[in-house]
Amino acid sequence: MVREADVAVIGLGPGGEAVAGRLAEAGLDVVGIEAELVGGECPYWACIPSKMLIRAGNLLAEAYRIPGMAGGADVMPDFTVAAARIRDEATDDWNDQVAADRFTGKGGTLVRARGRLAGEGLVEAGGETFRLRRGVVIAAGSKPSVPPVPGLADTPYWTNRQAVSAKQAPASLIVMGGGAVGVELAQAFARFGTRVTVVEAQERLLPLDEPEAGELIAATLRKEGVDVRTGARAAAVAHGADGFTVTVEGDDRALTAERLLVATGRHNDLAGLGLETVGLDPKARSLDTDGQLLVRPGLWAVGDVTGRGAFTHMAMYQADIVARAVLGEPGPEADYRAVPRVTFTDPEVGAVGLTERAAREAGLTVRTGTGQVPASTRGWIHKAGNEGFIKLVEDADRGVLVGGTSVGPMGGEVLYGLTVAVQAEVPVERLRHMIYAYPTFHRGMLDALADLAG
Ligand SMILES: Cc1cc2nc3c(=O)[nH]c(=O)nc-3n(C[C@H](O)[C@H](O)[C@H](O)COP(=O)(O)OP(=O)(O)OC[C@H]3O[C@@H](n4cnc5c(N)ncnc54)[C@H](O)[C@@H]3O)c2cc1C
Ligand SMILES: NC(=O)c1ccc[n+]([C@@H]2O[C@H](COP(=O)([O-])OP(=O)(O)OC[C@H]3O[C@@H](n4cnc5c(N)ncnc54)[C@H](O)[C@@H]3O)[C@@H](O)[C@H]2O)c1
Repeated sequence: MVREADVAVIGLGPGGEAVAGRLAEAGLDVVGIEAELVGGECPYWACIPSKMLIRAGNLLAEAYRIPGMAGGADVMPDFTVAAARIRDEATDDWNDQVAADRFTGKGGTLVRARGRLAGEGLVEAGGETFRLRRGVVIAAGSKPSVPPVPGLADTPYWTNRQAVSAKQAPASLIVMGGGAVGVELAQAFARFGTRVTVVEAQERLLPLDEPEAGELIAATLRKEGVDVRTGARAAAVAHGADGFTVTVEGDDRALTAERLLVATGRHNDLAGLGLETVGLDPKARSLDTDGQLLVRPGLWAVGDVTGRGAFTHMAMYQADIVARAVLGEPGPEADYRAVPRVTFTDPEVGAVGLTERAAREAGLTVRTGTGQVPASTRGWIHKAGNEGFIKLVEDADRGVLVGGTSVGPMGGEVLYGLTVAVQAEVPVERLRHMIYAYPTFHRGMLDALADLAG
């Protein structure tokens, strides 16, 4: 039996759920296919629970900043309270009924199964075959990459999933990987009293960001008692009754901890999606898409599978474009010049567009300017926890910003102005002659603009 529908969406994470819901609301016959939980990684194991842990850790950190500024505070960290909030408020104990009802309430058909392409305009899922009149959207997301470190595969290591569903904070934790997942969770656990060691293979934490950002986050983590090892590639892992032992290349001293979190990146798992049935390579790293997110006629992709930045906001941005494309509505094509990203450490690391290094490698005539948060009025008032900076990257030939980084207590919010400037190519001369409210963190822009130099 072949069932007809307008559109099938494979994977209902933030990207797939947004496309499927919007098309169903528009009156199309939409089949949403989800193998795990409707909503995907972000609400159950990634963005939302991790940010709940971070919010809890930040509250503790703020309480410790009270002495010398507002009196005193007795702080009694209790990880179980934050864990209960994740279970009860964020994930409904990892139950997606509300999200499933939201989709079916819009008229969509939910198939709880693994879906795969089965030829031109055909999808198989749950023992059924669907023939799609308008097309198929692949929104299958990504999975943690586990490096081939000897001994690791056979151990009960954590990925982000076990970390955010832990009921208790471990006494000690080794975090392998100092990217966004690693530094966010390292700081959150450390603030609940876990003895944390971060092992990062590159010379700096957050190696994709400006070096100043990685250096500042390393210094901050160290101040909070985290053992940060950079230039330290994990070489071997063992697990026994006493927990984990990790050795890093070029260092004989073994690191030990109760738990090991593997945070060494994510990859798309395209094998199993039946891509070969429509002439595509199932071994590809990501799905190549055009400005309308079209992979080939009648096949769209959104989210992590497109390899354009593994962020929920990217998945949702792309979902909007695909929905418009399927519905034949006009609108702009995908534009990735000003992709914002925020790592929610304290201080937050916000970044948009090109780093200084990427701009130089692109052959641009680069000028950079930096303003330090503690030297700004708001930073000085803020005092404890005021570390940060705003760094601008200008294409000096065109007189516009092509990138910016904003690190600070509200670095992710300050980033908004930088994102608008990069996206809209606001001339630097105009940015210099605007009014910035006093005394805000974003007023630090004036210091960074004054510092712009070749
Ligand atoms: C710890 C952590 C914290 C993060 N924090 C942030 C953050 O603060 N901000 C941010 O923007 N991003 C964050 N991210 C990234 C964000 O979670 C992802 O970019 C986002 O979830 C991607 O959405 P997606 O729709 O592409 O895929 P996913 O959320 O991965 O969803 C894909 C869905 O497809 C399903 N699926 C896969 N294959 C099939 C199949 N064959 N058939 C049926 N179903 C299938 C999966 O079960 C899954 O539910 C974080 C990631 C991690 C790991
Ligand atoms: N706030 C956010 O928006 C947010 C938060 C978390 C994750 N994410 C998304 O999830 C994706 C995955 O995050 P991630 O932190 O896992 O990946 P990542 O690629 O950002 O960082 C992984 C780090 O692990 C290091 N590494 C790799 N192998 C290693 C080894 N053997 N030993 C030591 N270090 C090793 C790498 O050098 C790298 O710095 C990110 O790309 C990001 O887009 C976003």
